[in-house]
Amino acid sequence: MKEEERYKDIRVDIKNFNFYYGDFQALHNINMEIEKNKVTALIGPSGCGKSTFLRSVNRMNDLVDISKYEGEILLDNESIFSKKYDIVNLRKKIGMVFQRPNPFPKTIFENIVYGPKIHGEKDKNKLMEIVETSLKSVALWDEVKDKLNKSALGLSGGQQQRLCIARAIAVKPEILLMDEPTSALDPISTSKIEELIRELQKDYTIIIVTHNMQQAARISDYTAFFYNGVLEEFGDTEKTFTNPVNKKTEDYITGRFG
Ligand SMILES: Nc1ncnc2c1ncn2[C@@H]1O[C@H](COP(=O)(O)OP(=O)(O)OP(=O)(O)O)[C@@H](O)[C@H]1O
Repeated sequence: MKEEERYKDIRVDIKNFNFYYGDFQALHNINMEIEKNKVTALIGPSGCGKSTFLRSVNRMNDLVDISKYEGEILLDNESIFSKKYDIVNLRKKIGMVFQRPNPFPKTIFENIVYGPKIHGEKDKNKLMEIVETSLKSVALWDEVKDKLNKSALGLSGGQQQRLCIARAIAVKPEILLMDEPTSALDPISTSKIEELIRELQKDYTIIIVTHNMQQAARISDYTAFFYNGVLEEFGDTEKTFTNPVNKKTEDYITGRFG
């Protein structure tokens, strides 16, 4: 592939990125390129910096006032820390789904239209269309179409998580960040979300933190192995799982630690 073509496929480019909580350095000189319409899995033992990395990409870490960073994260060749991306704008482009389903204590309908309304959508028909498309994208429409005005809290955990994914994609982001999105779910709901991730990758670029090695192997194209805040290995998932370059990666994926 020509250099120019290859360049076009990179949505997020992380360059020499360091991150600190006060004096503690949580990420050490991370360099990573996140490719468009691919699923990139972040793996590694507890406390190795996966969430810190994920939360850096949409500047969630700005909320921690002792935090500081060095280096660069580029979204479409523009720094996410630049004025072009104020936080509201950036989060519109980079949606996030959390470990525990966290729907708002509002109706299913209101959960989905919340973001679009913030971004100025007022037209009732348009909002209804967004609700239908978003819920269809997460295969939840048939299950909830007759109770859009019921509380989202009445849904099962798996349905709530699909609703949260629908809420995230309702504003048409480009990137979806997922922080262990299935860790609170039963196996059936988990496999539905995994299927969904594979579907969504046609339209979105996905970065997912997971503790589940089988899940990383099943759903991701690329895998990044973090250890003590260092990106020890990053590459093709199949290769990482069958023929890792780094001894620490091998020990981790074969369950020798973590
Ligand atoms: N708000 C914070 N203030 C200070 N230190 C923090 C904060 N958040 C995380 N850390 C520290 O940064 C390091 C990386 O944490 P992080 O949550 O990114 O790891 P992780 O790999 O996502 O862990 P887990 O798999 O357990 O969720 C840990 O040592 C953690 O204690």
